[in-house]
Amino acid sequence: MLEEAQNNTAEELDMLREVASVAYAAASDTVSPSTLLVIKLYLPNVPPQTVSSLMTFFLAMALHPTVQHKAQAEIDELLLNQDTALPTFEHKSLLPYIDAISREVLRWRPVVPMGVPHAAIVDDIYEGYFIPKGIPIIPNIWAMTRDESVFGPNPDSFNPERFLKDGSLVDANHTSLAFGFGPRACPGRFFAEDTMWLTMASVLALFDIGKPTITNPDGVQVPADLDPEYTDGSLMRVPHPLPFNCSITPRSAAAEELLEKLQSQD
Ligand code: HEM
Repeated sequence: MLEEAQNNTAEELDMLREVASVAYAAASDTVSPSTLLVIKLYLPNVPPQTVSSLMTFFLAMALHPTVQHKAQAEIDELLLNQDTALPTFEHKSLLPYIDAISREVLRWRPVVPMGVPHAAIVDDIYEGYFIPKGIPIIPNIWAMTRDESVFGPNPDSFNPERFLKDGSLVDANHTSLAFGFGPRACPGRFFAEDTMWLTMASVLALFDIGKPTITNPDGVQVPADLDPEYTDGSLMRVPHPLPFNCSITPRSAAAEELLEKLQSQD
């Protein structure tokens, strides 16, 4: 890319710099420190650039062990007859439940809940409302992701099954509302979705994620409550869950061995 850039004019280079800085800002605002730590330590093959959605993923897994175990069972069954220890993109179509989790993470806690304002380019009438040319339009992505006629009942609960029918994804070409709309929809969505998928599949193959434990008055270790608040997600803001504790432990001796091997390659 650098070699190609050397052939560009100064004007083109300025434009490339602007594109790179906008993409960096759009992507880095969503980086989650805890996820980065796990990725840096254990998953050197995943790009160290990921999204705040991955923090929500860790939270959802800690809160929903049944979902987590179902995803791990799908991965284990697949890897049983493969000569690779971790899922790869080649396995994507064979692991629909991971896709369903990724879709549900983006729906349950959309990263930009009030989207990015657009403007009407012509006068329009929508459901009896006159929308004058040039008026700002704010897409309420939060409300859209709570539409029971589209996503089924209990939209506030985390349930990847809403994207599945008989074990298969209901819509193979699904595009999450979380990425916005029209010609200015997020250009990083394919990168973000792939990063999320690979990170989720790798993390679930290697780790158990759970609630933190506390010692109760009888001296017994019990799971603590886990209900972190999110930061402000009003207009154009990217909400994150506030820092929360969860346990992230290797799933088996084999997983631990693989992690050590991966770390020594770093
Ligand atoms: C889960 C991850 C992400 C989500 C949910 C997300 C969501 C969004 C949304 C809602 C918009 C506004 C779209 C609209 O105007 O309707 C947007 C714009 C944008 N995103 Fe993302 N994004 C994510 C990750 C990324 C990544 C990883 C990159 C770059 C590598 C990126 C680059 C951009 C850029 C450059 C824009 C501005 C596009 C334009 O105005 O033409 N995004 N994103």
